[in-house]
Amino acid sequence: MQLEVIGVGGAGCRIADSILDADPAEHSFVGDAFAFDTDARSLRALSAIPDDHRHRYGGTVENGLNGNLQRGDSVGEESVDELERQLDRGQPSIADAFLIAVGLGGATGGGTVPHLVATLQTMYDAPVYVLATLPAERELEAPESDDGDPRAPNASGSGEGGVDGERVPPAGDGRAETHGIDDERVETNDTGDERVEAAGTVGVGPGESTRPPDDDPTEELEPEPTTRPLAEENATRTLERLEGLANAIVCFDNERWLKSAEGLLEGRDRLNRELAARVAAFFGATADASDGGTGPDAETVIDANDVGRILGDGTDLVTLGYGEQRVEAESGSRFGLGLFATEPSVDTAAAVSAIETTVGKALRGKLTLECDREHADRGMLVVGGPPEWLNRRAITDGRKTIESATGSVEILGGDAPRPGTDLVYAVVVLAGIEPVERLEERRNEA
Ligand SMILES: Nc1nc2c(ncn2[C@@H]2O[C@H](COP(=O)(O)OP(=O)(O)OP(=O)(O)O)[C@@H](O)[C@H]2O)c(=O)[nH]1
Repeated sequence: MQLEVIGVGGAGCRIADSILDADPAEHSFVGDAFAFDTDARSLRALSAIPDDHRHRYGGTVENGLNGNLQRGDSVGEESVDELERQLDRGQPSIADAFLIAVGLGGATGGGTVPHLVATLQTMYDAPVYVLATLPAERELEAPESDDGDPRAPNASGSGEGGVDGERVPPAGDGRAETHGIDDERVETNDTGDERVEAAGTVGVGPGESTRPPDDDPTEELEPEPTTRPLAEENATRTLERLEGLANAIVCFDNERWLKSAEGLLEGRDRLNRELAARVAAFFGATADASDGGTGPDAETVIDANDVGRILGDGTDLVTLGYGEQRVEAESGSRFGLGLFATEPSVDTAAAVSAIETTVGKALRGKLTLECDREHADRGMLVVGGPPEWLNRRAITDGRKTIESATGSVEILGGDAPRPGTDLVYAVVVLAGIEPVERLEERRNEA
């Protein structure tokens, strides 16, 4: 299965970037990855998405829309055709599905994504899934700093005054620190202020630039806001607008994944890696040998139809669980069937136990969005790892465990043999999980 991954807005672009980074070379599931944002600095800070797949839009908007969803909606509506045309730089017509990443609390992503989803649904047959982060409570209001100023740069607890969320170590020794992105230099002086120097055009095609036309490279850059008072309200409204448009919405709850004293700016790279690892474990299992991947075929292959069946097309909410366990890989499997290959000889009890443990972690551990397991209408279990550890009976039992935890009979199971690795992992996908307490509270308040 091949996905067109599209990030919109700051969070969406960073998450799309992390997904491309996590895309396994031998079982690649990302057809193309794109980043669309009104904020040129955010786009320049990405690392994996190629320059010509990054696109700044929104005319004269600089540094994002700062949570103004109404404005985001207008900009999104005006720009959606321009964004859709950008996709022609890739191969959207052969994609099995679209995955659009967005931070629901923002205005750029929240305003644009409903328009983009609606457009893709009319232009392509493939399902359009949204991967959405829910805002953290700590974003809504900054705790007062020592001097009583709630707007102090460290109010998010990040300990960093980085511009645009880029982490910039304080340069206390008087030397300017630089961290470059392509032809851009970001300099940090003693006080931690940043300037972008001589940034060139990030390659978005002739005559186009991720830099706003009137952007003065010597101008002081405003720090990214550490609070977003409208984030929850925006999230509720954007979820409502996606209803009936997106085939399904895979959710990630920032509040639950940040550590207790951690600010979003500080923790978001880690969160993005965690989310990307789960997405890659799930969709990577669909990129089997027959799909261009390499290595042994899965015994039970998961394909785009299975994913479509489980995620559905009724804008159901979806959550992902993940568990892993390190095991001793066979030298034969690590190096393929070479001169020194040996017959796999994994103890059955050890293999069964590894699968039971990882399935238990994936089902009972921290989900991307916490929910009552019994509420799930449908689900999927993928168990991956070194082929000799993938005990068929244990995988079937794992699927039955999920059936009894959810009460659903629509649980699919699949395996993903990964020679050369020493991790047995399980991904549990639960779909149709509403009512979700976290969202019901906000809806009632709204
Ligand atoms: N997991 C995760 N969440 C993020 C990240 N950045 C921002 N968020 C969340 O996403 C929400 C929206 O932030 P952005 O994506 O930066 O906003 P935007 O869509 O660019 O919109 P504007 O900044 O208002 O123009 C925030 O309220 C956070 O909850 C990130 O890198 N990872």
